[in-house]
Amino acid sequence: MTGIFITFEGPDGAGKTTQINRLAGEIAKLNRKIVFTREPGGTRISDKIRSIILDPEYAEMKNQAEVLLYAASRAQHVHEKIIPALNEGSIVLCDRFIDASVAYQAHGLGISVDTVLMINRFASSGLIPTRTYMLDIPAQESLKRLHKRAGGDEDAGLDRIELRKLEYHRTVREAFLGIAKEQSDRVLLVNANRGEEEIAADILADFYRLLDQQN
Ligand SMILES: Nc1ncnc2c1ncn2[C@@H]1O[C@H](COP(=O)(O)OP(=O)(O)O)[C@@H](O)[C@H]1O
Ligand SMILES: Cc1cn([C@H]2C[C@H](O)[C@@H](COP(=O)(O)OP(=O)(O)O)O2)c(=O)[nH]c1=O
Repeated sequence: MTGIFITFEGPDGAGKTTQINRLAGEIAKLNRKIVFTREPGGTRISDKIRSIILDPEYAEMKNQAEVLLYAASRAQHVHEKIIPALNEGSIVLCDRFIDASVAYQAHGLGISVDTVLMINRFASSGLIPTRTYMLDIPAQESLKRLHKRAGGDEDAGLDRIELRKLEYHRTVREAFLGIAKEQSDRVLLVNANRGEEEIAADILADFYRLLDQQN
């Protein structure tokens, strides 16, 4: 594989989409092929699964089903889209990957991390990102951003996961911090409770270092 696989992680509303768009804009100047994608989703089948997972209508969804649906969406995405793109030399920017399942499903729902990792290693054939930008922000701040994005209405437009209680989102944030600490070779922890420009500057500086190492 000659491409570079970059993932963005962090709580809902941390600013991942905003920062991916900015980095994509910079990469566009480099004359490199770029693929821009997200989880859950990214392929026809994965998007169908996404619509089931995130629909607040399915409040009865069992934890085991939730883990497996995220992994099923990922399996299709990795094999249909990400691996072929990396094989063609593309830089793949992906909004969320396995770290999200470890944080939201294992830590968030109280499922063993080993079980979630085992299922996801199978789903992704062991694919590991080259670099992960972990956008860190207190749960209360990120949820405020989401409410603002939704137009100020308390729960309007929030998905099944975003609607979970503040305590759940605090656990998820702590889990992300733990992943960043344990896997500091792969994961760059970025303080996302700052202006867009400052965050983007940190990511871009690291990205250019990464490119230098690859060349
Ligand atoms: N650094 C920032 N400071 C304040 N608001 C931000 C910042 N980055 C993004 N936002 C706003 O917060 C909301 C969530 O950002 P978004 O990029 O969609 O986050 P995510 O993809 O992580 O859910 C959007 O309305 C966005 O414009
Ligand atoms: C990829 C993934 C996402 N999620 C959750 C995080 C989000 O709440 C939701 C959808 O992710 P996302 O599309 O990132 O939502 P947004 O851009 O609105 O922040 O799915 C998991 O719980 N596990 C996973 O493995």
